[in-house]
Amino acid sequence: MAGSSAQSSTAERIGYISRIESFSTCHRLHSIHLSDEENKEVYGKCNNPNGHGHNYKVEVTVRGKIDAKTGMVMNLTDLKKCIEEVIMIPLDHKNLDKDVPYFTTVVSTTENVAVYIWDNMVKVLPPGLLYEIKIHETDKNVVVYRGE
Ligand SMILES: Nc1nc2c(c(=O)[nH]1)N=C([C@H](O)[C@H](O)COP(=O)(O)OP(=O)(O)OP(=O)(O)O)CN2
Ligand SMILES: [Zn+2]
Repeated sequence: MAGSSAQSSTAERIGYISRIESFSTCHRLHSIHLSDEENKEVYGKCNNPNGHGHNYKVEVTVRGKIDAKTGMVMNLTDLKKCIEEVIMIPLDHKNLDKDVPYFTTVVSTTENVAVYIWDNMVKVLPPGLLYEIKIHETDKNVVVYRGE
């Protein structure tokens, strides 16, 4: 029958919604757990003492019930505010290693940038909603972190 489905219209449905933002930073890949020689060996050109820059694209995805009354998993306007607070204000146009205390001891790989964003995003989002942080470091390098 036209319009019928396995789930009735009153059943709970789960949606995934994402917001994408871009931010620019500079950094240097250099681990305090490695010697200078090992850092050069592991990170190569990315260990350049004066750093290098990226225009990152980050996708923040939340997963949850599509509210029957509002039709939303969460209001994207609220997600935008969270991204501003957690990503744009602390990271955009910053030197990751020098301006963000977290990266004083943690090497600023994109994996660790994703963990940093996850750990701070869960603090401002409703419990259990954050699903994924995806960062495009370059057009070719993409990192996904799901809090595992
Ligand atoms: N596992 C990781 N590996 C690397 C990271 C990282 O964050 N995690 N980061 C870097 C460098 O910081 C840098 O991003 C690499 O840049 P680059 O090699 O220039 O990027 P592309 O591969 O996209 O550039 P092409 O030279 O055009 O291929 C290195 N590794
Ligand atoms: Zn880099």
